[in-house]
Amino acid sequence: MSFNEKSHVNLLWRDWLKQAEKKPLDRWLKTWFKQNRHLSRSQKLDLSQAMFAAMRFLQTASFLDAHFENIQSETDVETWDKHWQIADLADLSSSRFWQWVNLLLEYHQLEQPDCLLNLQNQTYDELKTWFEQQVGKLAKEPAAKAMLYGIRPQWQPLLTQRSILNQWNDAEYQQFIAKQLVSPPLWLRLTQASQDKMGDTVKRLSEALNKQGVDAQLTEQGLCINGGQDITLTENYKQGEFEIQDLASQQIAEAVQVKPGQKIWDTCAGAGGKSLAIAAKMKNKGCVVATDLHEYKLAEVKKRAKRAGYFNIRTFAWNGEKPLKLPKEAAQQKGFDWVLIDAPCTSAGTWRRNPDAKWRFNESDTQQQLAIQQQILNQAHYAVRAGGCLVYATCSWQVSENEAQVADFLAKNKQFSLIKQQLLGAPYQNSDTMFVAVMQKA
Ligand SMILES: C[S@@+](CC[C@H](N)C(=O)[O-])C[C@H]1O[C@@H](n2cnc3c(N)ncnc32)[C@H](O)[C@@H]1O
Repeated sequence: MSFNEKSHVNLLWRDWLKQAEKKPLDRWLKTWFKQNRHLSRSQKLDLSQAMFAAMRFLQTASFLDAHFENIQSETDVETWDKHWQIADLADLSSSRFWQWVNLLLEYHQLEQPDCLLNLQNQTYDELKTWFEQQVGKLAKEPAAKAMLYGIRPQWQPLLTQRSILNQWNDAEYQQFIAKQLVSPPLWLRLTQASQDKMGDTVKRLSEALNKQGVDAQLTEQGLCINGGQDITLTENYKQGEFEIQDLASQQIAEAVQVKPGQKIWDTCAGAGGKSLAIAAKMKNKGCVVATDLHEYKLAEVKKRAKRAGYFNIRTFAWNGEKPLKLPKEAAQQKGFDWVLIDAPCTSAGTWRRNPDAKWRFNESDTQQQLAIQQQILNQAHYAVRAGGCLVYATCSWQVSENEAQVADFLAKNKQFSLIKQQLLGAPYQNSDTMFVAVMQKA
């Protein structure tokens, strides 16, 4: 490791800290690498890996340093957290910051990027000796223990609420927080609906991807990718044989048990992940109406539908403020068979994949999201036909955005009854954590 490479990781961290408003890390890194074109592909991968680790542990590193310097005692983690902000990290030298991150990676037996391994020196050994003496004590205190896994103390009551509702035992809770330390794999969904997840088509695809240098793995839940070549460069991707879609997200689409010929409204379609998965089951018969607040996202739906060969998806802009003006065929049958609300939310269930997002999360954002979710539920439910179903989903594990919203909706709309509601993904599966509820209209 040359002096330059060492300084890159420090420079990278300093530049990230300097942003007034923190952009999503993957986009920010892309721009940063464009400005540092001399870096090789493997250096970029190594630096990205370090930055993702930094996002998981940035508060933990800050806490350990304050504790090490005797600024903070481990007994009042919650009080310390109330006053803590990301800007405090500017007072910590970059190399010390990275040493704490590296120590935490080592402690959790996670892969350590080369650029961090090479920052190990005498100070690192001192920090390590101190950490090893302290960690037992820290792990006995719930808030401090969670912080060792990058969980902010103020999120703990929310996590406890989830854990009680789902009756997680200690092992499940531990699994949930441990899973927050690693990104889930990329899950693939075959475009030609092969319901048999271990069938011949998927086996052939898995072999073809492995031959092209992609680390594809066939599991009981389906096909997932753990690294290797860029999957979007493979022939199979170019031919439209599969879509990249998280396992929990696929399960939300599966909760919409549509039949060919039916009418579906995907209210918050975004770039169309669920619309496409739903259309895959319809054999181009019936209609999927995909709406979203943002028209540019709908352009992506159209592009993806064309690539997959689905001609029954129609797109409209809709902002959730008024009921949708029904297309003729849905009006004739007095509504849609299925209305899916894949609601805007805090996205807390995707922090494994996007750990930087957790630092953009705050209570007032949650309140804002709760209000939008209620508004969309209030306006969209009119479009369900008698006997049809409303499916409400989020990519959050927070009870307030999920079971509490459903209970509130059902209390106000007695013509709907709950068929099922379920938390999907981590800790039960190696994916994002999401929620789905199916409600039927009388
Ligand atoms: C969870 S994302 C949807 C993801 C998408 N269904 C998929 O599977 O890829 C939520 C979507 O809600 C949209 N949205 C936010 N506020 C909205 C509103 N007031 N009315 C309609 N859509 C809204 C966002 O633009 C975003 O695309």
